[in-house]
Amino acid sequence: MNALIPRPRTRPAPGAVHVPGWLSAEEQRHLVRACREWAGGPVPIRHTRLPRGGVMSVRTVCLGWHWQPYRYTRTADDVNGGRVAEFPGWLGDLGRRALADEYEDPRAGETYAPDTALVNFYDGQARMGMHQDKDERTGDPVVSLSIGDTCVFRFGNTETRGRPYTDVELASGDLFVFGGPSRFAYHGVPKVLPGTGDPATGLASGRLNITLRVTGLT
Ligand SMILES: O=C(O)CCC(=O)C(=O)O
Ligand SMILES: [Fe+2]
Repeated sequence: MNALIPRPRTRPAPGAVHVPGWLSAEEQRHLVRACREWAGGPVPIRHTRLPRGGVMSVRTVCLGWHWQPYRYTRTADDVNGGRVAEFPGWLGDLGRRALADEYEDPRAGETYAPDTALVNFYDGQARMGMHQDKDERTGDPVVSLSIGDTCVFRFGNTETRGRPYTDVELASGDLFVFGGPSRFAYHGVPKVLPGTGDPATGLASGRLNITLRVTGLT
């Protein structure tokens, strides 16, 4: 249904681009299969615990580097002590292609070398508060891919959690990149819209989000 209504590419802030319908149906199915495998381990997907005792409503599994609030480590000391799965080469290729398409310049992504991915699963109730992605030591862009149920993605400014911000609907297959002056902008997911995803992706319900990042760590 929604596919009948073309959704144009938008730039909610300088350095931030939303490219609707970027992933093909086959790429979405492939990513769902891969996420299902990563969710099983070596470090199983889990609700991240926050330092002050809270628990995030999304479930997360990491590749390459393990993220826990508020640092990256090689082993998942807050889960099972295991080493996270390798960051696969094909996911880096996808990230480079995302930047090339985002900038509409085939060379733009050439030097982009993401070394970590956070895979987030949202059920109908899950959300994510406004935050900055700032535990990376580089200013390289974050590439975000969405599959499954549509969500409201709130993209703000670098100064405060509040306004000005723009609410963007991220649907299955959408690409969102934030870099440059928007790299450290606050963003969050106030709402997932249950029942909006297509089960043909392999995801019967809920939303997957995969963000690719460059940690700058060795
Ligand atoms: O789910 C999303 O679209 C955003 C996820 C996010 O901001 C994060 O993992 O840091
Ligand atoms: Fe984030």
